[in-house]
Amino acid sequence: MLIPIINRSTHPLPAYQTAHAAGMDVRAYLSEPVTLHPLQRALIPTGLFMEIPVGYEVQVRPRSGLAFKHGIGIVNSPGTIDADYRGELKVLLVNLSDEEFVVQDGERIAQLVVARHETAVWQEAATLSETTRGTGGYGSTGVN
Ligand SMILES: O=c1ccn([C@H]2C[C@H](O)[C@@H](COP(=O)(O)OP(=O)(O)OP(=O)(O)O)O2)c(=O)[nH]1
Repeated sequence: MLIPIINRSTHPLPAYQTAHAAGMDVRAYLSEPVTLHPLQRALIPTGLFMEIPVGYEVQVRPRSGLAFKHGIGIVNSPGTIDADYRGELKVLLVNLSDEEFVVQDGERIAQLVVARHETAVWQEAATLSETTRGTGGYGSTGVN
């Protein structure tokens, strides 16, 4: 599918790194590096503006390498980019490690997954159908 995008950064567009990857790596667009101290968060700009087709969303997900090596996550993971959003795509990084981490301009900070979604309408009801699970949850079937 084609998605119109404006790239105001100096970096390449988000890109799949392998033939069948689900996520496109997206890069930070920074005038200077951003230091994240332990448990600190920062909204990192990308310089990207997109026009997602109606019926689709873009999910902003963490990169496992950054998470594993440096404890870098995304606060609102997965971030949701709506089809009617015309602002800059930003990534809300958080440093979950006990060491500072410096985000560099051009660094691949997250991955974008384009996904279909339904637009649902609630149908108010007095009762719901019965199931084996019923109201059980939160480990009701055991945790092992
Ligand atoms: O990680 C994110 C999440 C959101 N957005 C942008 C695109 C999205 O369409 C818009 C609104 O996001 P969301 O609905 O998650 O924010 P909200 O807190 O509900 O704010 P709003 O009242 O603006 O909807 O912000 C980003 O750039 N990055």
